[in-house]
Amino acid sequence: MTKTKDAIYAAPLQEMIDFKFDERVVAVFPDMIQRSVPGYGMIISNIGILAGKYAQPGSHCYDLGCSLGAATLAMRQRINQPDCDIIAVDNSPAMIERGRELLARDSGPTVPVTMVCADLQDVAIGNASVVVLNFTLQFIPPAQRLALIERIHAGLNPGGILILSEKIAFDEPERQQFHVELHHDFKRANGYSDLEISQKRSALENVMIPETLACHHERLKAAGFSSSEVWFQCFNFASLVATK
Ligand SMILES: C[S@@+](CC[C@H](N)C(=O)[O-])C[C@H]1O[C@@H](n2cnc3c(N)ncnc32)[C@H](O)[C@@H]1O
Ligand SMILES: O=C(O)C(=O)C[C@]1(C(=O)O)C=C[C@@H](O)C=C1
Repeated sequence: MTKTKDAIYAAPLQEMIDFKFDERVVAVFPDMIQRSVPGYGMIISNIGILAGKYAQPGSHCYDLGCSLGAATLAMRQRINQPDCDIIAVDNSPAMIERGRELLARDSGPTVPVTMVCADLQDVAIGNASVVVLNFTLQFIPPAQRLALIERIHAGLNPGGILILSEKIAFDEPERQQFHVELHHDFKRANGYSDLEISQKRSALENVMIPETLACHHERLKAAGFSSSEVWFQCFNFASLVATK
């Protein structure tokens, strides 16, 4: 698939509008996320590996905030337990429309996938073995995060896992600066200009709220998870696996 290049923040904007997963973003999303999130491709393929290991026969796997379904397609390649299905949820109609087209083109594996356009807060979670929040929790208002993680924990079967990937923050200003500067260098190395980096940063400011790793570990524990482990980190992007 040829990727359309993300130039959404390339020209100076008169007025800064909050970042939205609308048609413009959908059109460039594979390029945007790959050039913005260090290790994105590796995270996606390893979500497949984790799902292959932890999917239980006759259970549901959930991809919450699935965008175009990259994690769903990776899980679909790797799950080889009988009677599993994947429920992929996103509240952006444009994402789901394009995601369904990409899913229809995916040949080979037969794990059934249902792509649902809904707020993930309204989706029941039950008989789950693998739940994925791949860069989604950061867009949920912080006050609602514990209740969501508790609901995911309640919907998981014993031995089930939550894979949680997030942009992270650091309490110590020097560490915060170190990681942010390296992330911006990563974006520059991938062709983004200083203007693009700063305009996107402003657009995300009110809608994407990163937290510290300590905060994620504490919340997972408070929600009842027996363990949480960072399995990936590059600069200020990390992925955890929490086990019920
Ligand atoms: C950074 S993207 C996720 C990337 C995707 N998981 C992947 O691996 O390619 C965040 C996604 O979460 C979705 N989202 C944000 N809040 C949501 C909510 N309350 N319910 C459902 N989807 C939501 C957005 O529409 C967007 O597609
Ligand atoms: O922090 C940034 O600069 C980002 O671009 C991050 C991020 C994310 O983590 O979801 C934000 C929005 C886009 O979906 C792609 C990447």
